[in-house]
Amino acid sequence: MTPKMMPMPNMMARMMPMTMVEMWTTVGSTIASVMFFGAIIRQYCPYEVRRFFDKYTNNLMSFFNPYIRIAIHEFTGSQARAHKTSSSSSRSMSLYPEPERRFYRLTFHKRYREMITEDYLEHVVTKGKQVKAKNRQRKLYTNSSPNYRYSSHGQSMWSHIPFEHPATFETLAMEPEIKQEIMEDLLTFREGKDYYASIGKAWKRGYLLYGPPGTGKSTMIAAMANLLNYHVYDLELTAVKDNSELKKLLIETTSKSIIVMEDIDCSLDLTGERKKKEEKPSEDEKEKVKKEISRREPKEESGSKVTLSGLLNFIDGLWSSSGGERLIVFTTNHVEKLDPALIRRGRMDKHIELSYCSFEGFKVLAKNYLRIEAHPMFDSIEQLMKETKITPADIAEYLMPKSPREDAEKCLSKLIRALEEAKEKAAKERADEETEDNEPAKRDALSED
Ligand SMILES: Nc1ncnc2c1ncn2[C@@H]1O[C@H](COP(=O)(O)OP(=O)(O)OP(=O)(O)O)[C@@H](O)[C@H]1O
Repeated sequence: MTPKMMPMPNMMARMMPMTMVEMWTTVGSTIASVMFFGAIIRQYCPYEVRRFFDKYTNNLMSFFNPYIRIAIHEFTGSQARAHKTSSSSSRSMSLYPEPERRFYRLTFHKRYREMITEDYLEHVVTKGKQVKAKNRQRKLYTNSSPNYRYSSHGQSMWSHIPFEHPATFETLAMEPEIKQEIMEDLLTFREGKDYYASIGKAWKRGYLLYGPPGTGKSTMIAAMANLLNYHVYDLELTAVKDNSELKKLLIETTSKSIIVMEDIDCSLDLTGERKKKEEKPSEDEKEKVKKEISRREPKEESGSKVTLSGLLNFIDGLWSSSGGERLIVFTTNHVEKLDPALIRRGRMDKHIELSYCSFEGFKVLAKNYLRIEAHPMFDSIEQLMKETKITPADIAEYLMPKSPREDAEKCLSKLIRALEEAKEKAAKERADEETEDNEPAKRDALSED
């Protein structure tokens, strides 16, 4: 190397570090200024300006940072294993205090940007919705509390309590195939949003549950609500003043709910008009019928009763077009009493008969109440159940131990005794009926003699 050439590298060596230092100093002071102004802006500027500023400072920071941070607001659950923080602490001095917002912060490398923003976030949102739906506190609404009407000014006409009925389809005593069919029907309905939209039908489905008392109609409604994760609206029709009040109540119901009208045959006289028409009465009778109908179903203007036509209108239209999924369930002990118009398909899409207990149903109850799946006494019970009728409610009563001393054997013995008694009683009743039927023939024979 010549001495002449020596200054050149020295100069370079002196100049380069100076340039780098200057550059980093400039960058550092720029960031510091940005952060300083950021702090001022956060304290004294309106929310919109702060949002605008935050967006650009974040972009500037991310330019120097190989990692990306995202905040998932209002996210509940722990799937993301992300850092949880609260936004309130840094803003406590703000002139425009915001409500506390909780969020999860997720940090990842830039090269995963696409994977995170497209697949992962979508997965988190879907999962989040599922978790939210599952954890949702379901409610049992009722309109039968004595003062519900007084709260109708601007407030809900329904009062509610948490819905915590433990019944499930697993604990429901019923033929397994029918149970499976009902569960599939319900789940298909729940997933059917697009299908209902494509066929132009409101997303609702009607169920009619009928059968003798104690066969599990109310229990099945609870199992439905638990399966679907829906709220329950127990609509007591006898407490509804008139059609317009019925309309208000139905319009207030929310999506993902089951609207229940129990004992529909007792709630209202819904049979009158149609039956009388079918009998083709004389003019006099027609006049009587008219009076009777107007007594039972006053015109809407008089505002004192829900009518059959009012009920049908609301089931078909108005409220159901408000979107969202709703099941409507009627229960009755006397299906034959109901007006065919009320329960025709399209209104009540699925008719389910809940009847006396089968042996399969008994096995479910034995598992529920006694935690047993087999027992030597089961054979006798199966035989007796073929010969007599018993409701699941009655079986449940015999199987429930009444003291710590009552074991499975004692409970099953009680049930066997009850079945034998029921069988004897039925045989005696049949014999009495036969005697009654033969009575006129005997009298005739005697009088001929
Ligand atoms: N199918 C069933 N599976 C399991 N438990 C049942 C069943 N049927 C009845 N029970 C038991 O009997 C009790 C009464 O049943 P539930 O109220 O569901 O009958 P229901 O048919 O609605 O009666 P009602 O017609 O009188 O309203 C329930 O609390 C439950 O313990």
